[in-house]
Amino acid sequence: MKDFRLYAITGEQFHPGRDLIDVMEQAILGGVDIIQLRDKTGSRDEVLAKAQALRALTRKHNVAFIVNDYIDIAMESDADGVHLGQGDLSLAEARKIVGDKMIGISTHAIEEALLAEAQGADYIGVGPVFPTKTKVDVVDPVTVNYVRQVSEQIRIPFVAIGGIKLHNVDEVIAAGATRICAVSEIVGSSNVKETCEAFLRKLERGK
Ligand SMILES: Cc1ncc(COP(=O)(O)OP(=O)(O)O)c(N)n1
Ligand SMILES: Cc1nc(C(=O)O)sc1CCOP(=O)(O)O
Ligand SMILES: [Mg+2]
Repeated sequence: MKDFRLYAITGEQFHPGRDLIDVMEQAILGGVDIIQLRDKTGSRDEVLAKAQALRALTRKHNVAFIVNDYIDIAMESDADGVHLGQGDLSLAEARKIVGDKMIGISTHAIEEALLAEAQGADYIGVGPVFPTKTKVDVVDPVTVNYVRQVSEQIRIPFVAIGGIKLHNVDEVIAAGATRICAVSEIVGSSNVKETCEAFLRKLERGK
């Protein structure tokens, strides 16, 4: 698996009037090295069409591409992997379908993180670190304490997510995160490329 530092997830509600592919290309030009398609409202055909367009974009720029929720669309679009939540298909079942493609698992407590690692997840999501309105069915914030716990106990790559903004990312990095994921702060920015560059400068400084 190619490593990553800055992970952007789509969120079209945050950029009305701006094209999905243009926004995500700005993120890539700003240094994002992994993109996830997260579409909770479109029909399957609509999500597939977006996945195919994002696959073409990410391939052009040699950036990893992940599909949230839809393992079948991840396969059909030849994504690099799928991201699954705690209530989704089990890791063992998912592995049978995706083979050596990446599987990312959301975790909200150290027991979930240890289990995902033991079951062969390629990376885990660690969140929500801060309150977020982007995810409707979100659990209470896990705080930077959970980020610290994961950084001390987990060996596979982990990415911090949830309410992460330029103004609070330093706290997340100080707790041990070396990979950051954001939706609204990146795709809702009036200058997506500059916002990504600013995140990366902070990640560099935190090394
Ligand atoms: C990188 C990353 N981490 C966590 C999530 C959340 O996934 P999930 O728990 O399946 O919730 P939804 O995104 O489907 O609402 C994620 N998508 N990406
Ligand atoms: C999609 C998602 N998953 C989370 C988790 O904790 O698993 S938090 C989240 C939303 C992140 O959006 P924003 O950067 O706009 O807060
Ligand atoms: Mg999901």
